[in-house]
Amino acid sequence: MKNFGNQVQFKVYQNMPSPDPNRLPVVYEEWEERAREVLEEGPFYYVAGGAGGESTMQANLQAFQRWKIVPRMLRNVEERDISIELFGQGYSSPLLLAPIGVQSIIHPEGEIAAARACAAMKIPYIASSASTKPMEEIAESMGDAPKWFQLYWNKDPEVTASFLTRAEEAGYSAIVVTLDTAMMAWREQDLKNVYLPFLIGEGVGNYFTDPAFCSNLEESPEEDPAAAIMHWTQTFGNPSLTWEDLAFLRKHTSLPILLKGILHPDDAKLAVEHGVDGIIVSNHGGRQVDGAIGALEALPQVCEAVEGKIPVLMDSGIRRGSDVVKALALGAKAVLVGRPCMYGLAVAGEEGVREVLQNMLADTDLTLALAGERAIRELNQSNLKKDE
Ligand SMILES: Cc1cc2nc3c(=O)[nH]c(=O)nc-3n(C[C@H](O)[C@H](O)[C@H](O)COP(=O)(O)O)c2cc1C
Ligand SMILES: O=C(O)C(=O)c1ccccc1
Repeated sequence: MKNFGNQVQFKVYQNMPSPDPNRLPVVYEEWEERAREVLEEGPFYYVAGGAGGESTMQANLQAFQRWKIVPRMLRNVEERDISIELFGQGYSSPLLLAPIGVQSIIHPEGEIAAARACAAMKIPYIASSASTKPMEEIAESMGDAPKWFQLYWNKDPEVTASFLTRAEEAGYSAIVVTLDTAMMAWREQDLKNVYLPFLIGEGVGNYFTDPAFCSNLEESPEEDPAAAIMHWTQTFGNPSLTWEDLAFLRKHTSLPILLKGILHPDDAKLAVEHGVDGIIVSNHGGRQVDGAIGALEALPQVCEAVEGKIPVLMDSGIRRGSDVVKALALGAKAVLVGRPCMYGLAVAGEEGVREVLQNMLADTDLTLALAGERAIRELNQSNLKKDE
């Protein structure tokens, strides 16, 4: 994708002086506003909201404001390279779609629309354990485009093992283990709206099709959905896990394992010691610990602790190309995009997600070039300055 940004700009301005009146938004805030218009209050705030008073959600954005890019000049940036390599595999850009469950509450096609958009953009789609559609159906809709699977570590080890096996068989090429959501946080908006999608049967597609999960039910989920949902809520997360338990996952998959939700440098060290293959610095988009450190704030120390032994990725607060450039300059190998894509999905389904990703990539490419770098792997802290 050489000089991707220029190509996207060119396409937009080609329509001068009569732009399409139905064109999609460009501005992040406008995508969010349009999503608010098309969604009911419950689903909209489920996506847009965070834990508690949303101070961590704000901290995620503020952390990006505190770092400034210091552009370099006269460095021949005519040809750029925004590709990366992870676990021996090349990817055409440093973006991935963050794992997001219950996409059926955002758009009727849910995960399939988002997955197809990613496939078209060659951006890895990370399928959530809490998807409404089963992982096999998502994988099938993507052909051989890159796809990872996100694991919610079930209380029932048989279900966890089954998910790992299914993911590998369905063609997913890495496992993202989310550690920060052993239980759902105190989310004020959802409590106010009395809205939790899985209690109305959204986001359980992987579970209701799973033989291990279903073997614990007296009747099938079709016959008694209420009992199946109850069983889901009782087994969804496992707060008793410790670092020693990671060996269980290793035993059940040969795929690279990444831990998502790491913020403390000591945990990053433990991750390396326990032989995982990658880390995702994340506070779950501010949806779990209100008052937690902004994800970007945590990134430099985590990278330092890891000493380059395994790749560090990050998410939580990526909104624009400059955010991508800052995260990469602070040591992330790639970034995951969450809510922006979900607003794209709400507003325009597959096309909306594609548009959001395409614009973010274009912005990333142009920001990289104008910062004076030809390749994202060359970005480092010397491209940035932190506010005093
Ligand atoms: C509606 C919604 C559902 C989510 N579901 C999951 C999930 O199933 N698994 C997971 O690991 N993270 C989940 N996340 C967290 C995202 O993967 C990601 O960490 C977060 O959205 C990044 O922050 P951002 O939205 O500010 O970009 C969810 C986030 C949202 C907004
Ligand atoms: O809402 C979330 O952040 C999330 O991770 C989740 C967990 C379970 C089901 C659906 C989404």
